[in-house]
Amino acid sequence: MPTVTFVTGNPKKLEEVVAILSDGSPQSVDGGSKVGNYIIKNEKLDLDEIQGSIEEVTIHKAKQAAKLLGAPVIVEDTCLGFNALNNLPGPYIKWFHQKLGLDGLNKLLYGFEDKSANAITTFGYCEGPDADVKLFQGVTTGEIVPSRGPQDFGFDSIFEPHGMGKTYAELRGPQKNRISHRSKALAKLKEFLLSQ
Ligand SMILES: O=c1nc[nH]c2c1ncn2[C@H]1C[C@H](O)[C@@H](COP(=O)(O)OP(=O)(O)OP(=O)(O)O)O1
Ligand SMILES: [Mg+2]
Repeated sequence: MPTVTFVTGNPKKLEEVVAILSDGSPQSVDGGSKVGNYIIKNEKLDLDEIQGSIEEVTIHKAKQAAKLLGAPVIVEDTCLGFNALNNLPGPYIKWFHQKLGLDGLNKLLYGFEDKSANAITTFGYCEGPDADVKLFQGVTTGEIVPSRGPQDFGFDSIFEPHGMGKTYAELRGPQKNRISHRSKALAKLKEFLLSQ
């Protein structure tokens, strides 16, 4: 069975990826999870994240991961762009979150009526050290709101996807996974993997 390694230092991403790819009932095999014909494994490496567009960041992560492991890899980069700020913080959301906190992220938008934002995940698949990177992207639009729900996964508690009336943190689990940026991107990646 072909094996693909999802390289991420973030256990919450891994949890969602496994749940989504396996339609909610993950099957453990051989130190990984069975998805169709594939075994998805995990390596916790912190990859370099360059400055640039989310596509450039993801391509760089995927190439670095494929070089380090010498095997087929999946990586992803997630960004959160505020429309009032021309899509900043974008790929730098992790650092903005770390330095400003969830309240600080809200404060960035105090002067603007428009609180809308896009959550975007871009997966990169790279078959090996010399292969090109294929990208699969998913976007969910919503509003930035004061924190509601568990604060254990990034910006989940301040992002309210449009039409849901709840933050990602309040929707956590299958409800989030049905509509999330990550699941939309993963649907495309899954289709690609299953067509191989
Ligand atoms: O669904 C999500 N809901 C809320 N927050 C999220 C989500 N997905 C990523 N996040 C956070 C984690 C990190 O603060 C930033 C993305 O940065 P990003 O570099 O992609 O993630 P990371 O460094 O944690 O893991 P990785 O080792 O895969 O790069 O947004
Ligand atoms: Mg990262």
